[in-house]
Amino acid sequence: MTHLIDIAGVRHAYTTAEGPLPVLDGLEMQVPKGGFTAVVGPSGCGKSTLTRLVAGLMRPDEGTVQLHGEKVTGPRATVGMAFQNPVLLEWRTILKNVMLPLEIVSSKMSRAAQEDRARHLLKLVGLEGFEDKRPSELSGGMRQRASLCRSLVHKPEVLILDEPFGALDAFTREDLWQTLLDLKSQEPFTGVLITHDLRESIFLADQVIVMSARPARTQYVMDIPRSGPRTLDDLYTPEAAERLNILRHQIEVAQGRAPAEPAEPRIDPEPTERAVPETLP
Ligand SMILES: Nc1ncnc2c1ncn2[C@@H]1O[C@H](COP(=O)(O)OP(=O)(O)OP(=O)(O)O)[C@@H](O)[C@H]1O
Repeated sequence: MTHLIDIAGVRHAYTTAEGPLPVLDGLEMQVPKGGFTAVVGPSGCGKSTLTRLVAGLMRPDEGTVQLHGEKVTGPRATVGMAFQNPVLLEWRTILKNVMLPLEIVSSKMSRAAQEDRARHLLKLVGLEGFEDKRPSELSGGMRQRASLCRSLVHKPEVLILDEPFGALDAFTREDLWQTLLDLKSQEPFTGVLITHDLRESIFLADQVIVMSARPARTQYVMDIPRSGPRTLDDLYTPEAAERLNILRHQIEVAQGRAPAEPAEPRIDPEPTERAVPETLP
């Protein structure tokens, strides 16, 4: 099977004043077209470095990073990125911020078509009516919605999301998970999500990759088959608890805090009812 993103045997070290700093040491990752892969791992293991390699912002010392079977040698317009802190330009309206990539990438669309496209995306994420506002007039969650529109406006094939929801409160974050899945069903893309939130990883992704500590290799891969649209209730099933338990264990292994044996199931297969005292003390 040909994968849209294919990372094989990647090794990379940064050059620092103290000498080479090995960051990646045997990274493997395959994402099929339309797939959504989440990458988790200990802090500083090289997750953002991985995104820079996929985006073509740097090349690995060894191994290959391929898109559609072609070696990535530089940045491509077909790759979009969204980050934790959306940098929206205050002197532009929300609509004009979303249209920005179309102005940068030599777009064949007419100005009117560009505007229609931006308005369509803003409507999809619930920002209809906010097109003429300035970024500072929006909440953090709304700014992140606008930023998602901006990263998708030029219809990239691959969307890289580097902790996009990390700075948001829990409720806003869960809202945005749903928004992102809705967007993906309307605007198909192949996604790579960097996150520290294991619940987020199993809710959004169909594959979760756990990276080991730096210098990182691919330590563990979990497939999460999709059967129909996901809802937040899916996170409260015994199956989800088991998945989270396994991933948590893998992170502990990566951090050197647990041996590499399989995680003991921590969920009770037949939950006992909690005794409720008949009379309160
Ligand atoms: N340009 C650079 N030059 C030198 N060292 C770097 C550079 N970029 C990152 N590093 C180092 O490489 C390691 C991996 O960094 P990276 O940002 O890829 O990790 P991360 O897993 O995304 O981190 P976090 O989880 O904390 O966001 C870190 O030790 C970091 O200090």
